Amino acid sequence: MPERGIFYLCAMVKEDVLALVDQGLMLPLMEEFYTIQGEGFHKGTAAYFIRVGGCDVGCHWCDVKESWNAETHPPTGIDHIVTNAAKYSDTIVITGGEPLTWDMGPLTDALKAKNLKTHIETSGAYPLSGTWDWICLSPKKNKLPEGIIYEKAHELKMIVYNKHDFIFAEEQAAKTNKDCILYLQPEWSVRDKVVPWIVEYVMQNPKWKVSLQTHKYLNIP
Ligand SMILES: C[S@@+](CC[C@H](N)C(=O)[O-])C[C@H]1O[C@@H](n2cnc3c(N)ncnc32)[C@H](O)[C@@H]1O
Ligand SMILES: Nc1nc2[nH]cc(C(=O)O)c2c(=O)[nH]1
Ligand code: SF4
Ligand SMILES: [Mg+2]
Repeated sequence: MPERGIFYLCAMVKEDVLALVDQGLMLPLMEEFYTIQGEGFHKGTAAYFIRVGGCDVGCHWCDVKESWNAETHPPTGIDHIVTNAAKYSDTIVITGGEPLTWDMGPLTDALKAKNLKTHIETSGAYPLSGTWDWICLSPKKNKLPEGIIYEKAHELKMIVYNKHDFIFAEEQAAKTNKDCILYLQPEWSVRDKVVPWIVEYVMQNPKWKVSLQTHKYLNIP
């Protein structure tokens, strides 16, 4: 029966796609855009962003909750992602969602093969995979980072939503390497309240720097 044949074909294709996602050869792609890095050390620098779907960390203030369900984002071959990204910039920021949900090895190998710089925005909730020129670690209380990412992170970007977040920020900073650059970034919805706290804290504790989501002030992606 032809219907039966099509059913088996679809089932096989879906399994194959899941296997490729499992190997990091395909990734659920939510969006990609050329913009200015708005946050942290590289703020103000043009970069191509690749937003990979899938995150189960569950930050209640997350500004990209549409990314969470990986099934709503089409599995996309990494060759396609890389060929496109290379047209725009020599610096590629991989974000999400939580990119370390997936094996970042194949994607970053393919980006490096084209001499592109690889940057990641991650909560560190899952083991570090991939080869990175820049790691921005932004730990979350719900699902703490584990392992070598504290040694590898170039910047630590702690989000401040309430006063306890300063204590959490210090706990996380104590786990990082000595060269890691430390940032406090206001949670966007409460920025008017927390910015004065952050300013005062940074003046009292100058090992920290302020990071703002400057792209939101510039009205760019
Ligand atoms: C959307 S997350 C994706 C990458 C990864 N899941 C993570 O949390 O690092 C990108 C960056 O935005 C920050 N972020 C998310 N929602 C925010 C908000 N409402 N205000 C300020 N920063 C936020 C995160 O802490 C992270 O540094
Ligand atoms: N311009 C711009 N800069 C960013 N830096 C980190 C972002 C992210 O969502 O990971 C982001 C973003 O979404 N847009
Ligand atoms: S870890 Fe990142 S993507 Fe996931 S909920 Fe938190 S801020 Fe959003
Ligand atoms: Mg963002």
